[in-house]
Formats: sequence, C-alpha cells, structure tokens
Amino acid sequence: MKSVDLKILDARMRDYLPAYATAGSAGLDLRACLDEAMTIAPGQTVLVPTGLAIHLADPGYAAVILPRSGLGHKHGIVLGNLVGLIDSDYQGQLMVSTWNRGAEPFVLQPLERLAQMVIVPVARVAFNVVDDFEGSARGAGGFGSTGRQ
Ligand SMILES: O=c1ccn([C@H]2C[C@H](O)[C@@H](COP(=O)(O)OP(=O)(O)OP(=O)(O)O)O2)c(=O)[nH]1
Ligand SMILES: [Mg+2]
Repeated sequence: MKSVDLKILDARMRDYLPAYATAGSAGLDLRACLDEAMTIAPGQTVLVPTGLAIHLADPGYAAVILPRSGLGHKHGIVLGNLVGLIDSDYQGQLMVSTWNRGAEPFVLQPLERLAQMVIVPVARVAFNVVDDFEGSARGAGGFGSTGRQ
C-alpha cells in the first residue's frame, strides 16, 4: 500500500484519522472539524475544514473528494464543487465544500463524517498538435451517435 504524508492540523483529529472501513473500501471518510454543530440552510454552501492535510507528492496520483451516498441521497448534502480535486502538490488543509441541495435545514455535527476521499492514479500527458487525427471507429460521432440499444 502506498504511504502518504498526513499532517494533523487539529489535535482532535488524531483519534479520527481517515481509514478504509473494510478491506474493499475505496473511500476514506472525511470528518467535519467543527467546534460546534452547524446548521446548513437549504441551498446554502459552506466550506468545512477537516483538520487534516495530505501531501501526495507524486504527480502520478491525485485525490478526489466525493459525497457520501447516504448523506447525498437522504439529506441532500453533496459538494458545492460537485467533486473536489486534490493536486499532488497541495499541502494545505483538506476542505469540503458542503452544499445542502435539499429542502430541509441540515445540522452538521462536530466530527461527523461528511464526505469521502479516493486516491486515484493520474496520467499526465504532453500534447502533440496535429492538423488531422488518424482515423478511428467513432470519428467525431458524439452524444447518442451509437443509438440507444
Ligand atoms: O474540494 C476541494 C477542492 C480543492 N481543494 C484544494 C486542493 C486543491 O489542490 C486546491 C485547488 O483546487 P482546484 O484546483 O480545484 O481549485 P481552483 O479554483 O482551480 O484553485 P487554484 O487556482 O488554487 O488551483 O484546493 C480542497 O481542499 N477541497
Ligand atoms: Mg486549480
């Protein structure tokens, strides 16, 4: 398993480090590093600190922050940026843009798990500018061009 440097920015997080819940989990839950409960009104977006920083260091990796399915589906708590992308050279605090897209106020509790982070491999490319592409089966056929069945 790859080792990633992690800084604990708030001492309370020491006992709540992100961990895989099961041997097959892809996501690491991120918690709300809050001093007190916070009510997020319908339609409101708040930036929630996690009390943690990571430094992936290797440009062949990134982290993505995704909603937790239960919070998103049942309570409308998703991400203001839809998906958060953590660059391999980012060393600042992991922040969760938290959007209540639901119809009811949502009370976010201190240390509640509010989003999840997935570490992903990244292919970085150099562009080769051309006038024409080599032919492909799809060509420029776009949305729906292969039909529905
Ligand atoms: O949900 C998120 C998204 C991003 N970040 C941090 C890590 C990321 O590396 C940095 C910049 O994010 P991004 O590149 O998506 O934002 P930007 O608006 O393009 O800002 P910048 O000009 O800093 O690149 O902010 C978070 O902590 N949480
Ligand atoms: Mg950017």
